Amino acid sequence: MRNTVDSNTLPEHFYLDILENLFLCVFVNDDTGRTTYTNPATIRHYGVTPHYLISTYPDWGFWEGVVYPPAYKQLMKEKRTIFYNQLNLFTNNCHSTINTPVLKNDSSENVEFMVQIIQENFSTKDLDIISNQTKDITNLRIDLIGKNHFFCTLIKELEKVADSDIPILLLGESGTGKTHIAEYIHNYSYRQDKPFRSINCGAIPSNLLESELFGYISGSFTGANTKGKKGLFELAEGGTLFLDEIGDLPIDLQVKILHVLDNGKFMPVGSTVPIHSNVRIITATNKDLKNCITEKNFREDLYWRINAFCSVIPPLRSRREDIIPLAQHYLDKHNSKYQTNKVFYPQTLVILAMYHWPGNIRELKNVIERIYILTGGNIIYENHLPKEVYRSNNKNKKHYHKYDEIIKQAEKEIIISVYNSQGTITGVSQTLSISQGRAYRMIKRYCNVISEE
Ligand SMILES: Nc1ncnc2c1ncn2[C@@H]1O[C@H](COP(=O)(O)OP(=O)(O)OP(=O)(O)O)[C@@H](O)[C@H]1O
Repeated sequence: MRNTVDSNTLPEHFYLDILENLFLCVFVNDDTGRTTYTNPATIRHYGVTPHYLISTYPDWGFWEGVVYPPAYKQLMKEKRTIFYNQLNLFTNNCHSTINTPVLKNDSSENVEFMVQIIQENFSTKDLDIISNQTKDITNLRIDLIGKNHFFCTLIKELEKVADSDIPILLLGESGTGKTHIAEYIHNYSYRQDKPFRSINCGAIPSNLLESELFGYISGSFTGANTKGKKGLFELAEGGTLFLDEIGDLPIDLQVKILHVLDNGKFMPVGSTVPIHSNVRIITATNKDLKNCITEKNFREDLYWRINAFCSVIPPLRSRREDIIPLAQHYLDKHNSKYQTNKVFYPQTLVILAMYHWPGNIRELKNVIERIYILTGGNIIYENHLPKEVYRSNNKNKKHYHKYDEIIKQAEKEIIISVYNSQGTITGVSQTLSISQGRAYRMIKRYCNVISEE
């Protein structure tokens, strides 16, 4: 027996609810191409609410340089349903798109409006990443925003080693999220209920660093607290100690850290009694440690000890698809903290996504905070952006359409950074899951030196 529903009995909002909850993105455009309706799936696809897109045209404003190719002109001409793949230039994702014309109910057969349905293409692997990401974000106390494939793979690898005690070395430019990721690893590990402590080895005078790390006993030096003081190794007992800017650690303290890693014991300043330590060590630097070793500023034995597992965190400009979600995330945080409803004007997001972010996520976070405060109304326009971001727009725009160049630049940055950390063709080939031949060719193309293996 057929299951039938009498559509006349269903209230209007029933259809609207379906549209508004679809995973697919739906656009309705009038015969001039102007968008008259779109559903909230735009937030997932393009990082903006429908509100931004109503009344925009497919070939200017927000859409300029965002998707390729536009298809409505062909549809107006041919007046038939068109199936095509469209490239989202922000995310490099391919969208399967179906564009259907609805013809006027008269003899003219002109197009009255068109309905476009857009679906992002997922591979099984991507779906797995998405479901796991959701699980991670809800389970853990850390908001780790990122959908870039390389970044997600890196996080998955770190999750696998999180529960072991092996030391992890995080490399990457300043502001890429090394401290944030160290905290994420801690929260993902069995040590999550124990303390997470961190210290920037480059920011503390070397004469104070030893007592910060290992503590001191009473009367060990002039000006010291008479009761003595616990150091970070003791305060982090059972948990994780994150040593940021490890490349700036004075050489005498490098010996002491190596000793704790090898023997699980340390000695507070002024004491002769060793204290047992059960702490997971995560280190980070944006320095080239191999270079520091050559210049005799870093001990090679410590390098190998902390480098049991190494990850290179990519700069934000190499994972552009993360820019809009991060910007939206920080804006949402301010909105919920101050109970406001500020939104980005579409072109503002385009400029944010195109900027090169030398200060990485830290810079993006600061920019969002600043424009949030300085914007009086509810809409954040492009001219609210700081000058350096706003002005870079025209310069970048010229290059933005050169898709191949962007891809080549991203490839170059990845190869250089992985080669710098791995140092060998095999290392690059294994890290990036590419053949040794391909790794060899790319290292030869992008790095000046090819190491003999
Ligand atoms: N994936 C992410 N999702 C959300 N916020 C992030 C993410 N990565 C970093 N952040 C935020 O960006 C800011 C900078 O990150 P973080 O301090 O971890 O960078 P860093 O690489 O350790 O910098 P530095 O080398 O200068 O110490 C922090 O406020 C952090 O919370």
